[in-house]
Amino acid sequence: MSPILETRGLSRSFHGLRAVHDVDFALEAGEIRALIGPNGAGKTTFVSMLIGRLAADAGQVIFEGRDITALPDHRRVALGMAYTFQITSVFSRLTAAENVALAARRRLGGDRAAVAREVATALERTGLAGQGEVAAEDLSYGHQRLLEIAMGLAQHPRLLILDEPTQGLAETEIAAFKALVRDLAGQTTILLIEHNMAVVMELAHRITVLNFGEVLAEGTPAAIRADRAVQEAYLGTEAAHG
Ligand SMILES: Nc1ncnc2c1ncn2[C@@H]1O[C@H](COP(=O)(O)OP(=O)(O)OP(=O)(O)O)[C@@H](O)[C@H]1O
Repeated sequence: MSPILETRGLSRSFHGLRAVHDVDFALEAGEIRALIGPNGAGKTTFVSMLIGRLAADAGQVIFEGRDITALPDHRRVALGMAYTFQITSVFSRLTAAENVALAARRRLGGDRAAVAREVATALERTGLAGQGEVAAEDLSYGHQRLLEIAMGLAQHPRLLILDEPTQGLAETEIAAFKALVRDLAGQTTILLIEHNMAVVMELAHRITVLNFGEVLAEGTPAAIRADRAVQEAYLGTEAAHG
């Protein structure tokens, strides 16, 4: 099976600091992959190059066999990459349903019935069915983050990139998020950038560990947990105790 997303030799420096260096990465369709690493490891820089928010100094990004390295972010979204929580901007005065409808219209255009169906489905899947008429700014923080996922889902992405999705969520909301990701698995490929190790270990099929801008290790949660180099990289950090 060919990967849905691949990087070859992807690199980016800032004033001589190698934030991401020569990263080869491959994501299989349908998998849930976690990208982890200590603070400053290069996760944000790497993902920013995947989604086209940041230009690479060297290397390639390949999505479904196509070299997208030079494409702007909106073209990548149109190809089927959805990145929460930065591409999908929530309009705080609009209701949850109106926000999801905006995202759905990007894919469905003016077909009102199809947009309404899509809105209902996305709100239902994210557990927000009862909040559709609530202004986004009046939703709890956790529900606002779920709304961003609902907006991502409404675009029917083939690759959903979730950046720190559980940050700031309450335990019950994290449980709901885990159920949602499990429900999505198999239908869409998920790349999860996450600091919460319990969430990573529970959800990911495979984990890629970045450290000092390079891939330190890659493997199943059990293999990563047992990996000496990973343990050392995390030693003394919060994640080591997660
Ligand atoms: N725009 C920038 N200008 C200068 N240095 C940067 C910039 N963006 C990132 N860096 C540096 O690149 C390195 C990697 O940062 P990055 O934010 O990608 O790491 P990260 O793994 O996402 O960290 P965190 O978990 O703290 O979000 C860090 O040393 C950071 O200071």
